[in-house]
Amino acid sequence: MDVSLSSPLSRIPPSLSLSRTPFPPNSHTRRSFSLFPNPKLSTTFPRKSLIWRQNQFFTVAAQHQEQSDCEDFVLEDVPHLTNFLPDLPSYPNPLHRSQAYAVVKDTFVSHEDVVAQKIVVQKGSPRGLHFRRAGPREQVYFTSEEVRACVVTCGGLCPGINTVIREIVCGLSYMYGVDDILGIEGGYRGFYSKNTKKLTPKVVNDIHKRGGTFLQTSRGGHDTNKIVDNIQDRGINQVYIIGGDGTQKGAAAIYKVANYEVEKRGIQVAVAGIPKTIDNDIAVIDKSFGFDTAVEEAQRAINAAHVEVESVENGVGIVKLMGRYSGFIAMYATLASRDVDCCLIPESPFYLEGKGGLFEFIDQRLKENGHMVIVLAEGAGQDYVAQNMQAVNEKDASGNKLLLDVGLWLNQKIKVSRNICFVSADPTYMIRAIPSNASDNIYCTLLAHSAVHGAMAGYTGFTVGPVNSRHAYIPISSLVLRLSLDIRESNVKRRVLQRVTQTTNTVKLTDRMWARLLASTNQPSFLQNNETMLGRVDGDSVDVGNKMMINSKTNASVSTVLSSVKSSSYSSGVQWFDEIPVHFAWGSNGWLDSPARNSNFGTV
Ligand SMILES: Nc1ncnc2c1ncn2[C@@H]1O[C@H](COP(=O)(O)OP(=O)(O)O)[C@@H](O)[C@H]1O
Ligand SMILES: O=P(O)(O)OC[C@H]1O[C@](O)(COP(=O)(O)O)[C@@H](O)[C@@H]1O
Repeated sequence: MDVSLSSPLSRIPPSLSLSRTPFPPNSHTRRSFSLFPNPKLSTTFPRKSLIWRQNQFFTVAAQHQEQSDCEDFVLEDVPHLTNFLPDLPSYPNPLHRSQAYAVVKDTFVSHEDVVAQKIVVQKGSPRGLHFRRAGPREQVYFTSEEVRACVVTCGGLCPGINTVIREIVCGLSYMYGVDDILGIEGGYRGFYSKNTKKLTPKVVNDIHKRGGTFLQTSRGGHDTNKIVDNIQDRGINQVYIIGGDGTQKGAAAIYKVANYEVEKRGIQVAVAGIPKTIDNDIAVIDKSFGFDTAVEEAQRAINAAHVEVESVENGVGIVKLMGRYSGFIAMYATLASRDVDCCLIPESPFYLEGKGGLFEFIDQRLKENGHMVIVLAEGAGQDYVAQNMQAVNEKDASGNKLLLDVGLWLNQKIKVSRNICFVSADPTYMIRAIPSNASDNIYCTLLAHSAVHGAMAGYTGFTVGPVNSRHAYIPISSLVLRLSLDIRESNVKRRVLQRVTQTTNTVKLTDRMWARLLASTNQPSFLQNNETMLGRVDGDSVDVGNKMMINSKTNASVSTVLSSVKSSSYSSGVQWFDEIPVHFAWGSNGWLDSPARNSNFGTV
């Protein structure tokens, strides 16, 4: 079946749906800094210095010499294909003519819409980091006929992968009239070791009802050059990559080779990442898809364990859940269930013997209630287990450390010298192999649509996800250039920031959610004034992004750009450092373009 004929867009005459009216190249980089042209805001935040991190290469943080009473606003922007191909033409978005969006008031997201990373602020707080709001743009950089898209899924399973695949295919087809979509089978290695699968709305119609991934997945096998060669050979110009932190690192590598080396390679390819992990350990975004489904499914296992242990004398149940480095599933399943007496997660070290230890607590609970349920994240107590078991330092094909079986170990430890009836449940794989629930299905649809809109709008090297519940485009990696306070010192510090994969999202013991859990189960915190442990907890809670002071030598080329920027009244564009494009923009009127707040210290 010719899908384009059945899509609403097919009814649009081609000349109207995607005319070849060129949009000024790079126009998005020429916009002035009127991100918030609200006069009230301009008076409230006078003389604010501006930080503009644009594209993958986070631009420079610079401070006005006169201290403003309110700190900087930072936009960490995503790369755009016109950074690499400045003459790329653009076209009116076919959604202009879509029946679905016919009566929508704001079909298109304004170039000036941003999403704040920090939503709870105080009067006088810094404006902080922002990301571009996701959604359709007025102009697109691909015609429907020229798009050749591909979808790949990598890493472990997670409920909802099939829904994301389905919605990418249907979104591209129904919203943008694209009918050339390839499925890459078996993860990254599928790019070069397997044939592709043609994806149409008909082919993917029912896949969201099934768990797993319709395209199959794998670990390891990431050979960036081979993958990019394959993308090039197949004429693929939009790559949708669904996977966890390892996958996103792989996506960053593909994007880098495909786009940085565009002059060598000459490829116009938009790389979009859709974050997937059942562990919910991806930084920046609110929550990963499938997580809610997993927590819901974990309830069944907890409930079964509870029924078993309360039906016998001295019943102890252990339910092991997934969570390699992050205990979110265990924490949320515990909070949701109320049948759990103790939750052990990787972030909270525990001990067995002595005052405040696990054994003391078990004995106390058994005395009080006659039974108990322990929920255990698979990564909990790994150091402890390693001391007691023959530790084999094995890794999986992706280089992830294989975990020791903490459930088995704890089971044996508790049994010693206790007359108990033991129930052990290991639903780890069951909870990730099921189809996604209703709310995850809707979430997956939004993610897929955001990715499609972003790629069609010419963004690349980005990950999609909700930040404070609004969907945003987050750069997968950025080159961070950081200036000293005095620009004349040309003291540039820099490093590559993997925005999405630099840090792992973990349960912060210093946040109130963990305290809620402790209050709910009334279990020991295992901290017991242990200074080392407290130090570790404090350290863990520090935002790694704030710790980025890099010792590198002055970079003359960067200071040259800064000087030239500084001397103009308004400037923006791209400069290349070490073959890496850095976007800059600077207005002599400074923040909000207000003459009253003339800042002669620009930011690139
Ligand atoms: N640092 C990296 N650079 C490039 N590819 C990577 C990197 N880490 C992992 N990958 C690739 O990403 C894929 C999935 O990674 P994995 O860690 O298994 O799962 P997840 O993406 O869910 O964390 C694998 O094919 C792996 O080879
Ligand atoms: O047995 P596998 O497939 O390697 O998966 C085990 C791991 O996968 C996870 O579900 C996380 O996988 P991803 O990082 O790939 O999403 C962990 O919780 C678990 O340790």
